[in-house]
Amino acid sequence: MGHLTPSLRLAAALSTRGCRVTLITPHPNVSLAESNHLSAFLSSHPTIDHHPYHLPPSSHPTVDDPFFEQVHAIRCSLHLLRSILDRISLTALVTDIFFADSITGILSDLDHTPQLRPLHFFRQIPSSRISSHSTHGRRAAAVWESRARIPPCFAAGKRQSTAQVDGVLVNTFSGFEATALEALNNGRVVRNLPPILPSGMLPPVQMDIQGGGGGDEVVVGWLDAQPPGSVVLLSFGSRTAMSRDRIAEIAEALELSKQRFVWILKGSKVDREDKDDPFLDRIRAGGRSGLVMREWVDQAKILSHPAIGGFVSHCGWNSVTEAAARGVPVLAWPLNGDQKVNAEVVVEAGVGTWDRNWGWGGERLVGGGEIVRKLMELMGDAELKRRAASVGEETRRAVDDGGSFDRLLKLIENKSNNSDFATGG
Ligand SMILES: O=c1ccn([C@@H]2O[C@H](COP(=O)(O)OP(=O)(O)O[C@H]3O[C@H](CO)[C@@H](O)[C@H](O)[C@H]3O)[C@@H](O)[C@H]2O)c(=O)[nH]1
Repeated sequence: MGHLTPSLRLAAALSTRGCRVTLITPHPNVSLAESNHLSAFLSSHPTIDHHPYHLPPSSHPTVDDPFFEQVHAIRCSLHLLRSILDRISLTALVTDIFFADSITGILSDLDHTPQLRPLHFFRQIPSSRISSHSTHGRRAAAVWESRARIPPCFAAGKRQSTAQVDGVLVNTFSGFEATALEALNNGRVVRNLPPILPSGMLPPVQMDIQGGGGGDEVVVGWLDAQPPGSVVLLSFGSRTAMSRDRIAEIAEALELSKQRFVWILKGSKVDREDKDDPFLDRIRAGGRSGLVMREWVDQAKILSHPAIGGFVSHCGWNSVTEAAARGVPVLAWPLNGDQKVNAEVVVEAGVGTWDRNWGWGGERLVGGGEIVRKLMELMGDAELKRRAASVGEETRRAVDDGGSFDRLLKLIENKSNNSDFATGG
């Protein structure tokens, strides 16, 4: 979902502005949440063509083995892309970052791809990440550009990707990552990078999800009864499984602090075990100051409720952009992958805090007492609230007409009018 969500947001934004969009995704039988989202999305965007590919039965992904899923997804979608290219004349191709090298390789093998030379790789991660791969364990430097290095898709030996890429599309906007974008585009990070193009933070797509189980209504109904800015939302992404120990410490903190909360709790391991968790039992019995949601609920919608005053987040990039767009202050608790860099962006952009002593990837069990202290800081910091609110306003302006997204469309349009670009098309 972390990658599907922004792809749907981008498809919707392009389609609304008059582009004809073809979407290639795994067949929506991959997971219930993905299936529900894709169905709802496609029925509310009938002009978008959808080409789903089936994963071989043996490769059906599991929460515990996402890498397996990735390899198969790349193979299947490349195969499909080849067949689609035989039938459709494309102006621009936007791919997920994981597909970048493979797709460029395939295109260079095909005769009829000159029209596709300018590729747009869609990155779900912040532009700051583009310069972050150099850190290699080095402590993060104060300035983004001093940590310069290229991401895998631009790495030595794979230069053909760079040569054929027309730009790197990033789900961000210049007001949020001004220093990183400026440094990347001025060649101070890596020379000869293709242009880094901010899309503006892509807004959520309104969808009527069938079979959602009514969780949204439960949460919104409960939030309606809470004072403005009084509730903290805790969510660690669409599939992050947490250890029982960590869940217990967070639960203790929520009980000790008496903080109002909504906790979106995902994960395969705990799902099977939480039946006898005393904290979750007490919450279910009612009378407590919060909700624990195990099912899929619309996080972006919850974040936009006026009762939400803070967000404890693993800092998946979608969560970061959703919080930023709604002006909700973030307590960053990165767990893996790009999330540490995202947490730094949160702090630098002034929309949140991050206690680096909390460690990384579960290396340290953070105690309930420490969590209480940070929760209180998050909910009580007036200056942080003010800064987050002002970033929220700026973020909303960036998707309005004349903002980053329109500048991006103009660029694509100019490219498609260019004769080199149109060759063979
Ligand atoms: O019950 C839920 C759970 C999640 N979400 C949404 O699901 C998305 C989750 O995306 P994200 O916050 O980015 O977290 P992950 O699912 O963990 O995303 C993966 O993909 C991201 C984009 O590449 C990376 O930044 C993360 O590190 C990686 O774990 C967001 O839009 C949430 O609003 C819901 O709406 N309801």
